[in-house]
Amino acid sequence: MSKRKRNPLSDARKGASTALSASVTPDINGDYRNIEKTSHRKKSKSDDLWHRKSGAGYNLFISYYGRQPSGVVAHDADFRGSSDACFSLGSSTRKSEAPHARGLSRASKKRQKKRAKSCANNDYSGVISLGKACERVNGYKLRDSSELPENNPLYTSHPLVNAFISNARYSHLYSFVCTLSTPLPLTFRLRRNGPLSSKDLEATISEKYSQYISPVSYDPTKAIFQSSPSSCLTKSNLGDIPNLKELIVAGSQDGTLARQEIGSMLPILALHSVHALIQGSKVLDLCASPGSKALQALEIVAQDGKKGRVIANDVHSERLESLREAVARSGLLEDLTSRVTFTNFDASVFPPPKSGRMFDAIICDVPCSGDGTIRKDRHVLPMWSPRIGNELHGLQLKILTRALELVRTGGVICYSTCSLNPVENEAVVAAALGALTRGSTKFEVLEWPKTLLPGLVTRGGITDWKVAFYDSNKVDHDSDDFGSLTFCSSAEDAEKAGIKEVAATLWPSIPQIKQLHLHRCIRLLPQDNNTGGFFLALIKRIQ
Ligand SMILES: C[S@@+](CC[C@H](N)C(=O)[O-])C[C@H]1O[C@@H](n2cnc3c(N)ncnc32)[C@H](O)[C@@H]1O
Repeated sequence: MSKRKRNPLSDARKGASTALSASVTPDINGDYRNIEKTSHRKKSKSDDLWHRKSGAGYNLFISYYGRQPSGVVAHDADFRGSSDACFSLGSSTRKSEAPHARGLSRASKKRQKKRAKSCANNDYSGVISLGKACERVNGYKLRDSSELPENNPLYTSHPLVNAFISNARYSHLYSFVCTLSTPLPLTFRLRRNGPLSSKDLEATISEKYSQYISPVSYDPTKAIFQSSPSSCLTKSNLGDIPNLKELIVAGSQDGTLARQEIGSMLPILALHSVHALIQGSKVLDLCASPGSKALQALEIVAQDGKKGRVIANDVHSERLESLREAVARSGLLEDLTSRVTFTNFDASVFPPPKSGRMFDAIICDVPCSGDGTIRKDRHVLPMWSPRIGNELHGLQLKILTRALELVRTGGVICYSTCSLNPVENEAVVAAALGALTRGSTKFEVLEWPKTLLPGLVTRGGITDWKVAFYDSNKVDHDSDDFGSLTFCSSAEDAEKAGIKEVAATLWPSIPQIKQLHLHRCIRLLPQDNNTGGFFLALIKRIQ
């Protein structure tokens, strides 16, 4: 009997958060002991439930990212263009949320309905005009505007849109929110060097399905496919198009294609492009399950009978098992799959190779809050709180620090997350590199290889961000009051506000931050290329 399908990313977060609070000690086998955790369990479970049902996560997400400076999820032009958004949202700032808010508890929906009724005109025009603006922002085309609101995926009853409307002063988040409230398009990449030719598949897609899915314009190799915005084709409605699902499933089973998001493809494409991951390379994937990047790396390093190797590691033995299964199911030939070694270590203490030969390339795709995946995983946002990123920061830093120790001179690490939260991204890179600048080893953040995907809109990393805390104990669960975030400007400031055991590295405070070239990191914003959110940094060991 096949097991129930798992959601790898929510599992990742689960796995990681177990590994986090200050009292947790990871051992070499990845077991975590946390005595304090047990005593807190009961209380936090009911807290979590309230948090999820009340819609607190959506509101916290909006007010956290809304307070971040330009460069985090919105840009100067978004700040400047926000008056237009304010205008169209004006009539909705009275919390006249649409009635079918998905993802909220029955009680919350009832409260919303009541509020909407009490509004003089029961006016949803602001909501609808946001929908129309989404149409404009993302290039979506409605065949007939009477399709709004119920039958269109852009229907703005999305709880995130409601939270955005309630927090009208963050109107610069406009295009960010519009994109996040629509489902993630379907993407895959062809395996041109797979066991079978992909030519027949390419021909069938271009003859019969090109109105639904086609190669992205910024990939000169035409191997990356994405569904068109007008088709609204996603993983979940793929079966509605006759035979297309069968074609794609068959392609992933026989190794002709790999289902993977655009952001997730970038680390290996970039490592390859800077010549760190080539045929014959020895690659370590520190946090490998469910294995999309490990497989993508394998296709390159073991190509044409080359003796490259991928060491695929994951701390969770169960997830390591599903990684093994994914490799076996990939459709790749045994010549390739036999070049994978599976290991089960906590990445932050991964042992150096016995041979003494360090790694040519390291994939450091760490456990993260996953807030870049909210277009495909509806469980992320209802539970969102800055606590998740703040707590993961420590583990992420330990894992990146270990990667810096395991890469050979001249080798490259790709640090990545599917989150846009700076405390999980630039803060980790800055802290890891900042701690090393006085030692004998030298590292450099590399420029994004510009010729790789010309036309893909990427944003640079940042050196300025804000850090916030949220105390769910201070919230009145019976009212609509979600409580507010406490923004602190430093660890001392946080301590004064009563927040304990906070890492100073959460803040952009290291003196040499400007010399670290964090602007060379890559932020993939959902609204720029109709993708999920992603962050990556290529870090080369110079000596
Ligand atoms: C974001 S996922 C990795 C996704 C993967 N790279 C891919 O492309 O399919 C993070 C993974 O890290 C694993 N993980 C969490 N804590 C870890 C640790 N301390 N050491 C190693 N792996 C860890 C989780 O089990 C999860 O599989």
